[in-house]
Formats: sequence, C-alpha cells, structure tokens
Amino acid sequence: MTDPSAAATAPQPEAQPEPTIFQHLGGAPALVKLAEAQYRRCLTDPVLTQVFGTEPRPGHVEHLATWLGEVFGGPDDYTQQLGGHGALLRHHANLGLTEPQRQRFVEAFLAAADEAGLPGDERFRRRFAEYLEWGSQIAVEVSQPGADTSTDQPVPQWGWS
Ligand code: HEM
Repeated sequence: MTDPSAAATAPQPEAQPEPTIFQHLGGAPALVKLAEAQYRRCLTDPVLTQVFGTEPRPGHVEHLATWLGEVFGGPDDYTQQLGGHGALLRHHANLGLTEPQRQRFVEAFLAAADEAGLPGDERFRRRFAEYLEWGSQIAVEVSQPGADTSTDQPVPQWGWS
C-alpha cells in the first residue's frame, strides 16, 4: 500500500525562475532586429520623418536595443555605458513631440515586432504594447520645450505584471 504522506515528503524538482521578458523575446539579437526594423520605419514614415529626418544616426539602433534590453530584465548596459535614465530623457528634450507622432511611433514599433519575428503570445504582446504606451507618453512629456528631463530614478524595469 502506498504511504499517503509520501507525495508530500518526496523531493520536488527545483522551481525554475520565470524567464524575464528579455529572455522570452530572444535576448539581445532579437532586440537588435527589432530596433533595426523600428528605426527603418522612423526614417521612412511620413509622420515620423518629421522628427527623425531621413538620415540614420550612428548608434541609434544599438542604443535603442540596449535600452530595451535593460528595461525588459537584461543586462544593465544602458546604465553602465550610455548614461542611464537621465540620458534617455535628454535624448528627447525639446523635440516637441505630438500625439499623432507618438501614436505612429507605437504603431511602427508593433509592426516592427512582427517583422523581427518576436514571440506572438498574448501575454508578451500585451506587456510589450503597454510598455510602448507608457514609455512613449513620457517621451512626449519630456520633449515639450522647457520640460524637466532630470531624474534620479534608475532605468525602469518592465516585468510580466
Ligand atoms: C518607449 C518609448 C521610447 C523609447 C524606448 C525611445 C528610445 C530612444 C533612444 C534609446 C534614443 C537615443 C538614441 C541614440 O542614442 O542615438 C532615442 C532618441 C530619439 N527618439 Fe526616442 N524613444 C521613445 C519614444 C519616442 C517617440 C514617441 C518619439 C517620436 C515620435 C521618439 C523620437 C526620438 C528622436 C527624434 C530621437 C533623437 C534622434 C536620434 O537619436 O536619431 N522617441 N529614443
């Protein structure tokens, strides 16, 4: 006869930590593909070229991918090498971004995620879209002339909840 208490005392497999969003979406190579696909749209879309122009800026793709990596739980390279949260805010200073530009930016990012082959699961896509909404609204706020771009906050961390 089996001992009914055995199940409770049997060794359980170690619970694996849940992968971060960074790991789930494919890590740094996937983010570089995403940033490339997004930036190409910024340099060709008629609404986005109003702010991005049509000439690529060296480093933009790598810096965008590095930022996203840190936000989604990857290495803290934006903080260590690229100036952290304050630097990101200052990149948007005085751009005077508008709501139509913000919306187009988000749409372009979502299309870029498809092009880059990011995972299609609902939970990931929802969290990704929520981050873009949140982050792009901050970009618009800090881009207004005279807005305060200083911060003592670390790079935000965007998890599953
Ligand atoms: C989640 C929201 C956003 C993120 C994560 C983000 C990220 C970045 C990063 C990392 C840079 C610096 C690139 C570099 O170092 O060269 C940057 C610059 C810039 N961003 Fe954003 N951004 C966001 C929202 C927006 C929005 C909504 C717009 C306009 C519609 C915008 C327009 C620009 C422009 C014009 C620059 C400077 C030009 C350039 O570097 O090529 N950004 N952004």
